[in-house]
Amino acid sequence: MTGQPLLKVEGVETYYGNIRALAGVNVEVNSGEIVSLIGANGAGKSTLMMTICGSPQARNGSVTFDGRDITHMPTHEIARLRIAQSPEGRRIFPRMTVYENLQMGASLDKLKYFNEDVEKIFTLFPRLKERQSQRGGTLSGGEQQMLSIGRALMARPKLLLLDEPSLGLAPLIVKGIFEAIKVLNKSQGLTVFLVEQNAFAALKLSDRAYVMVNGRVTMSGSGKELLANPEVRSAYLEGGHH
Ligand SMILES: Nc1ncnc2c1ncn2[C@@H]1O[C@H](COP(=O)(O)OP(=O)(O)OP(=O)(O)O)[C@@H](O)[C@H]1O
Repeated sequence: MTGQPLLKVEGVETYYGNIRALAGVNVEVNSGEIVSLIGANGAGKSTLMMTICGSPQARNGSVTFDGRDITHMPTHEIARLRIAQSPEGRRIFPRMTVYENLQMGASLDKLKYFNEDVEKIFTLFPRLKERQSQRGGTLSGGEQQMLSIGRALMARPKLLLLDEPSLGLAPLIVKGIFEAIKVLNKSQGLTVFLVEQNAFAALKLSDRAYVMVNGRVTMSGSGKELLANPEVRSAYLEGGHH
């Protein structure tokens, strides 16, 4: 598969009933990259992430992962290809402990790596180790985000999808989480596709990025290029917290 992107989204249109949320989206993520998708509220970012995971499915266009057409594959089969997601709102299990939440993320065929993988996550996020017996619902927002990412990592993903990891978190916490993502990418070569409203943090972290407006990609470039782009600056960066 050399030369092929790990993830290729081509001409994707996704509908909610009669409402077209994605109007022909093209996005590529190469192996080893951190790529982000930025855009305002309601632009369609979460819909793209969910379409990649197979629910809702694209009505037109295609999604290819690792050379396979996954456009019409059921969600559990897509997950088995090792696409893992930390969804919007984190969706941890609030009544389960941190440790149990991590157990839920481990896929059955990876159980022999369980202890090793949990230790890696505890090294990445020491706060989770300290709180491993605490219920998920009692964690702070930042810790819940760490847990959501940790749970996704338990599946040993080839592609990690992150939907708004910075949502509602203080800048310092966001910085810590984004640094952890960078460490994963650098040390393990983990490929990351990130959806963010916090354009500044996302662009700084990313190798490449796409800008989405009303269900379409309107701009793309390296993180650096987009950070310097006047249109991006006035629409997404000015008045932001940086
Ligand atoms: N379940 C749904 N039913 C109907 N319309 C929906 C549904 N989910 C999203 N939409 C609509 O699809 C469009 C794209 O929404 P989406 O959540 O993908 O945007 P977003 O860029 O992720 O925004 P946000 O950052 O607010 O989550 C919006 O117009 C939204 O109202």
